[in-house]
Amino acid sequence: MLVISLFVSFIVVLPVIFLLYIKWKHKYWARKRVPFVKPTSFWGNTESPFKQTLGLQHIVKEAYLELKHRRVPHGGIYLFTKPAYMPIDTELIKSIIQDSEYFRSYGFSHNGKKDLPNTNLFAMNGDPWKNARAKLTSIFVRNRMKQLFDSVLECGGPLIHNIDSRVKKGRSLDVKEVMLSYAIDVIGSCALGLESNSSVDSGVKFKKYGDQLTNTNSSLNSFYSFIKLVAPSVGKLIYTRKAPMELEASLINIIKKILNDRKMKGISRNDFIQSFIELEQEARNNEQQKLTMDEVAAQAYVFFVDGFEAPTAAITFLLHELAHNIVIQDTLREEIRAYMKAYNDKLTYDGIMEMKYLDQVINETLRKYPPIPYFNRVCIKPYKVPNTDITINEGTHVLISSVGIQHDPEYYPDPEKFEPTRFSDEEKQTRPAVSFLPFGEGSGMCIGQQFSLLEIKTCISLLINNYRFSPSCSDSYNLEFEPTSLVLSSKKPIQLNAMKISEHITRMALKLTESERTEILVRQYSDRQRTFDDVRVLFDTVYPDR
Ligand code: HEM
Repeated sequence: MLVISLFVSFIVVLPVIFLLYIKWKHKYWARKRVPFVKPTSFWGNTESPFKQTLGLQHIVKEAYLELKHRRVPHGGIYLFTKPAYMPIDTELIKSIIQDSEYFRSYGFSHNGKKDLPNTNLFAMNGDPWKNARAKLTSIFVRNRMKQLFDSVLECGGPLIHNIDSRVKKGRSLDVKEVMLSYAIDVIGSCALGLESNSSVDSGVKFKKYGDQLTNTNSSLNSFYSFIKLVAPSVGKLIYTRKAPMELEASLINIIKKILNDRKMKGISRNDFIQSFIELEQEARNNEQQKLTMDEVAAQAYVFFVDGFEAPTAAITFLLHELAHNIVIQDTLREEIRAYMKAYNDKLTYDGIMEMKYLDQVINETLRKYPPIPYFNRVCIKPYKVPNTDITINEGTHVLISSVGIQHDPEYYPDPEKFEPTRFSDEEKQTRPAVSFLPFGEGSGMCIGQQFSLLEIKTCISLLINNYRFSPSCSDSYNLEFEPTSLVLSSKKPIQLNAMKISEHITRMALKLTESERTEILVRQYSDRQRTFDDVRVLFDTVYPDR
């Protein structure tokens, strides 16, 4: 009897103690007298990892906007029971980003013994991270972007072919799907030195690796990432992979094979693998600690697996906006064509780098839809918040809400409006530098920034020069985002219509009579079911001087 009553009281008391403990944990910021966003449930400010409807990007955005609205310089939120600090004041954001003495990049905890591919920048901490970062940064400097331009441009061939074949069949484009193929080709070509659209390793299509990788971005992985974020010590025990074991092993083997082949045959190519080889040789000559084959393979692997999702997201959202903003699309096309004309009717590296409006359109896309909506730092020694008597403790997690800052009406009035001129030289000067952080900032800043910009600029110039994009009937302007995806992604596929612009038709149309133009229009219209926007696009093509 006694045992039963002890057991019953244990069953009743234990959950109560647990709930009281959670409540106490959720008072952390109140005890520190730091303003905070009220936890909404047992899970703190986050949602249950078993049932996510909004996603962390939404929570981090709303937390920033709420704290900003309350005019406080900083605040706290709870990732389950883990307190996270969020700077709001731009000076404070700047010091946290710059003060590497107090804050360092937050590497996801990883299972050091088992996770070979996780021994990469995202996963490393401390000195190993610093060393690897210095080596890898030099790769991006070495591979001057100009040298990579031809490889990136080459990948445009299969992209145009892919879109053309869909357009011919009268199908709208699932933009993310199409852009993913392109981005996988680009990173495969530039990171691993594979020819675009190529077959490698016993006839297995390389692109399939990428397709499989995106399909493995499962909710289980998202659950694991949640655990690694809220409880790093438990996270260390979890072995997460971006890819199934066989796929990971195949990729690592391919990378090692490429490295060996190159070294043995003395092949040289303009890509990251080449830089890895040079770096290794240089280290050997200087008797420094060289990168091991496993380290090289791990870094090349991470460039590949992490190097295509964010650029795909950026290009997809950009095309979505251009399809809904025809005037912006036309202005951009004019600029692209003007620069092509100035460079012998060619798309050149210098040309795309000089295009100012293109730059503005890309920045506005990265502002409205930051592919990585927030980034992290961790406090490594007690930090007294300037002008307050508050100290951030060692180990505290710091969240920089790029998505919140980039939707702050103080810096970007009417933030949901897509307005590229916000990024004109004059407008930029009216805002603090940290009001735009799509690639992060400071010592942990994105290593692939220049490469991504090259890729996005080349792709958009090619596409806008060749097609007019308009929304399909199923595409709505306001997007909802996938809650479990770490990279910003639309919940519903973005479906656009693309119409090939033939310079030839346009030129011809100028010489046609009114009735001949109308005849072309009617003929093309009756081809297949078209939406009103399709007709408008067609009309603009046939009547360019309208
Ligand atoms: C539009 C495309 C991209 C966006 C918006 C983006 C954004 C970011 C952000 C916000 C961070 C965290 C920065 C910080 O903590 O301050 C980051 C880190 C990183 N990114 Fe990117 N990224 C993009 C493309 C790429 C590509 C193509 C690569 C590789 C080829 C890459 C490799 C990395 C690496 C290795 C890190 C970790 C750096 C470190 O911890 O030292 N990124 N990225």
